Amino acid sequence: MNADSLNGRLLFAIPKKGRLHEKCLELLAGADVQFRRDHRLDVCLVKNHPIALVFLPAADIPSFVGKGNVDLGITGQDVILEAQMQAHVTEILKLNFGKCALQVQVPEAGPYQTVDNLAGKRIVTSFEVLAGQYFKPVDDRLNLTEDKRTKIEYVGGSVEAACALGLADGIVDLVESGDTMRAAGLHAIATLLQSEAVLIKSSVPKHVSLEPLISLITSRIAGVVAASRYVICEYNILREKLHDATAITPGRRAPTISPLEDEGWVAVSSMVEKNRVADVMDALVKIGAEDILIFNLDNCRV
Ligand SMILES: Nc1ncnc2c1ncn2[C@@H]1O[C@H](COP(=O)(O)OP(=O)(O)OP(=O)(O)O)[C@@H](O)[C@H]1O
Ligand SMILES: O=P(O)(O)OC[C@H]1O[C@H](OP(=O)(O)OP(=O)(O)O)[C@H](O)[C@@H]1O
Ligand SMILES: [Mg+2]
Repeated sequence: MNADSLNGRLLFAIPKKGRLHEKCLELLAGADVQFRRDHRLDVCLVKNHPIALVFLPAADIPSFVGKGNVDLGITGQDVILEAQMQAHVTEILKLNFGKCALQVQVPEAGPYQTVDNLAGKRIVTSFEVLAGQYFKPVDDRLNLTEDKRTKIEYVGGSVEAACALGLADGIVDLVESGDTMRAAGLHAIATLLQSEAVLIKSSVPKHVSLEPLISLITSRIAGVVAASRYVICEYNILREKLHDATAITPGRRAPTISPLEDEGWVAVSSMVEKNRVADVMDALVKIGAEDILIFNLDNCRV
């Protein structure tokens, strides 16, 4: 491949490793974006669209997209803010994975258990911009003089080890399950932000001609994301209970109602958010629904 072979192609940045990588490959497969990545090459051509995928560290993607070096990208909202690229990139779609919180953490039995106590001490983080923005107003409010202000030091990974190693009094790091934090003997005392993976494009696109392709890819990815968020719930219910039933499963627009041979009954089919499915089934059982079936969706357009 040479630079010419990228001419006219939409450049689409994908995290090359880490927590978002596998999920992105699943999204691309679901959107039928076909490619073969030879020898872990960081740029590869898509076979069935004029697109080239560029595999980059998640933290570098906001700047590449924001500066227009690539047209489209997937990364975390946290690293967009850390790179201070929020004005330069447009969030097109939330992707419903890579969900985590950026939190201030301290040793469980340590001497500093509030943000005010921690201010002026040593913080280690991979998010030095966001940590700096968070502690500046605290330092200001506490009137800490220049030499007494919070010291923020950058490390690229394994942030949770910093307190045990004596490098820090607290850290600012991402938390999902909390396993890493607990295993390191830490707990959270404040939350800076919540984050999830997003599809982004340049706020000032270089090639207007790429917009239709961006829309097509967005719509395909949105379909895959919606399919992972919803299930189909089907059940039979007495016609006279239909009003109660549609209140429980209103669907996205409206549920599909089909007559049954037994005229007193109808079949209902409706999209339900996956994380509500157990509650919905309980409520349906309560009003006398029968034969309740739940189906996963492979793909959809909504
Ligand atoms: N534990 C997690 N759960 C969910 N999302 C996460 C988690 N850790 C990180 N993320 C998200 O993934 C993005 C990339 O972080 P990640 O640590 O996976 O990448 P990396 O540092 O490039 O890779 P690695 O840590 O494997 O070297 C983060 O900016 C955040 O949005
Ligand atoms: O709350 P949890 O589910 O435990 O997830 C949080 C951990 O995930 C990320 O680390 P990662 O695995 O990317 O390792 P790293 O520290 O080397 O970046 C993050 O930096 C936390 O350490
Ligand atoms: Mg990491």
